[in-house]
Amino acid sequence: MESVIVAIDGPSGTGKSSTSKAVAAKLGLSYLDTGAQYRAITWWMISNGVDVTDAEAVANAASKPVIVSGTDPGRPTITVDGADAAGPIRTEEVTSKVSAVSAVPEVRSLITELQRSIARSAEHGIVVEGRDIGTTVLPDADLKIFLTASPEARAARRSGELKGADVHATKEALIKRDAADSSRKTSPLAKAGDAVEVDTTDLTLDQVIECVVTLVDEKRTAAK
Ligand SMILES: Nc1ncnc2c1ncn2[C@@H]1O[C@H](COP(=O)(O)OP(=O)(O)OP(=O)(O)O)[C@@H](O)[C@H]1O
Ligand SMILES: Nc1ccn([C@H]2C[C@H](O)[C@@H](COP(=O)(O)O)O2)c(=O)n1
Repeated sequence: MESVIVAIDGPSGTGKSSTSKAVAAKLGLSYLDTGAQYRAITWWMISNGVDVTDAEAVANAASKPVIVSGTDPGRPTITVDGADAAGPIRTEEVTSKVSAVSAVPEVRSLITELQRSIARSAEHGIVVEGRDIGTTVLPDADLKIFLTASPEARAARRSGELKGADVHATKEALIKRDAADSSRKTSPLAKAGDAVEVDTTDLTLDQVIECVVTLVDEKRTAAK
């Protein structure tokens, strides 16, 4: 297998970004954070006064922002209309509104096409992480992984990142976002039938990375 496409999906805080970046770097692959793209379009909607609870308004504006993702796993970037969006897309306001924007079918169809074109142009292959990569964006991916972890473990990880954040409130926010992402009509958060599920609750990040690298190696060996 010359080039390899790896899809990594799962709920918030299961370790998708950390794992995907490290696996891509180790294997010389490109890396795409699709959550960052949904965050970027959400940031644009907020910045341009679009009411994110109005699905029709969001749909009408969806094609306006130009979102560009840099796919170097050592230095992933994201710009909106040429402006660096890496910081602004991580605010609490964007996090609380991204599920509403990403549920709008017109948004999903535009972003899905962008993701497929990035994956197609990755010369050596790519690790793409998100919620619907294995089910919808890249159903023919060579390897599909679905990461899980207990809500307690995920909240503890996130609170560690957001120094001083209340673990209980963080857990409730994670559960609420996962429920919204899993229950939307268009390509919800879901495990593909042929995905390998990895429960990361009691694994270190290094163990998860090693596990995914081994699964990629096995696929490559089997394809020879
Ligand atoms: N197996 C692990 N053990 C301990 N901490 C971990 C593990 N995996 C990831 N982390 C930490 O948990 C936090 C969340 O990880 P990460 O951002 O990779 O998750 P994610 O699934 O991409 O989340 P989101 O979907 O919300 O972007 C990070 O601080 C990361 O370092
Ligand atoms: N393939 C994807 C990726 C992300 N989303 C939505 C749902 C998430 O709550 C949000 C932010 O993702 P994160 O940065 O936390 O990974 O984006 C989606 O619908 N589909």
